[in-house]
Amino acid sequence: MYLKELFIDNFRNLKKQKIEFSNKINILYGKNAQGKSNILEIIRLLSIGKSFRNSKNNEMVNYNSSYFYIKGVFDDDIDKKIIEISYKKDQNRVIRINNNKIKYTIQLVGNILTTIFSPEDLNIIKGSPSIRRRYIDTTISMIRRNYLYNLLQYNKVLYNRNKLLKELRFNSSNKELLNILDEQIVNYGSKIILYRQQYIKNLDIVIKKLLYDISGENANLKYENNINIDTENIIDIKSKYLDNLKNSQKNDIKYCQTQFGPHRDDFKFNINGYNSKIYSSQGQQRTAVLCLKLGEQEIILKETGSKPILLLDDVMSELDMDRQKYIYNMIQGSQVIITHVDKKDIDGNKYLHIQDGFINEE
Ligand SMILES: Nc1ncnc2c1ncn2[C@@H]1O[C@H](COP(=O)(O)OP(=O)(O)OP(=O)(O)O)[C@@H](O)[C@H]1O
Repeated sequence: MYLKELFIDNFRNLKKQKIEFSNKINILYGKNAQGKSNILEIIRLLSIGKSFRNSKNNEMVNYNSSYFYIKGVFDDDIDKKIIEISYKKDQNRVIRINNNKIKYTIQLVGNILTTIFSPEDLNIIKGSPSIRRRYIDTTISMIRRNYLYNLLQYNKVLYNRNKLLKELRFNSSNKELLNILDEQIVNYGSKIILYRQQYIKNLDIVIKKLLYDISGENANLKYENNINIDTENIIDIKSKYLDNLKNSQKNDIKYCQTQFGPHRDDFKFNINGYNSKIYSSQGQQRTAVLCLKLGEQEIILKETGSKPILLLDDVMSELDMDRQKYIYNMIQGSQVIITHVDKKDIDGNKYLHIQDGFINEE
């Protein structure tokens, strides 16, 4: 599905307007602070219901207003989807798909597939494990419908388990409840581990080729679960996971924290055998993120049969000419929206100039 039209009202600095896009390469250009990234933020919001800057709804409402409304019309040869999000300050956000109000954001995820690549994504390599977990969780949620549900349930049970651990520290009478929660947490958590392992394994295959083509280096991606399981057999995962939880109950109560489970997992991106987070240069780390994003595109296409819309937020200027050319070759055939300060040096099918929150087509 590609984005055909966008309607915007009171979203950040953007003026009320309708924007039409090409189903190929769109160059959205303009000086700093004109609203380029805000447009990509809207598209990602319509895709996964969350801001890629982690902003709250209140923060995305125009300073002088009390609401925002955004609508995307998406199309392909067979189908058409209209996604609308309206938000009034201090009220619940309303999401509609083809005019039908949905109850939970989880129902939105997977309808419109997008991949976003922005300068902050360097933190996927450089940052903490929680950033890497969030990154893979978002992508897997788009391609596996029940994944997000499992994740939300897991977090709920984890919260309840940690709360109970605190109580048990002073009163050990409720040990039975801990055993019940352990069974529940293993049920949800095992699926998360399995899906993440499978995703990283598939991504590893794709990324090996990408990195070798770009820089002649060897990539290796490895999912690291703190239960130390290296199997895709869900029964084995569950049994080892449960053993770990049971064995650590005493310690967990002492520290009032659940020590084992996917909320503590991570993945490593190794280049030529060395952890990129620690040993790579800034340029190598940028290339690593580029591989993650292009690899993500390939996996989404393989798993769903559709190419995601690619949102490139001001990343071209940070890459050398060879890497820029490589991206151009890879993105042909996808719908791409590239933000850039200047129009020069970028070949596109449609140019959109933005100034003070308003777009002029050329
Ligand atoms: N809630 C809001 N209401 C009004 N304006 C806002 C709001 N939130 C952010 N802005 C403003 O929107 C403007 C455009 O931001 P945006 O990040 O889209 O810029 P940009 O064109 O991508 O710039 P750059 O090239 O510097 O990254 C900024 O000046 C910012 O202060």
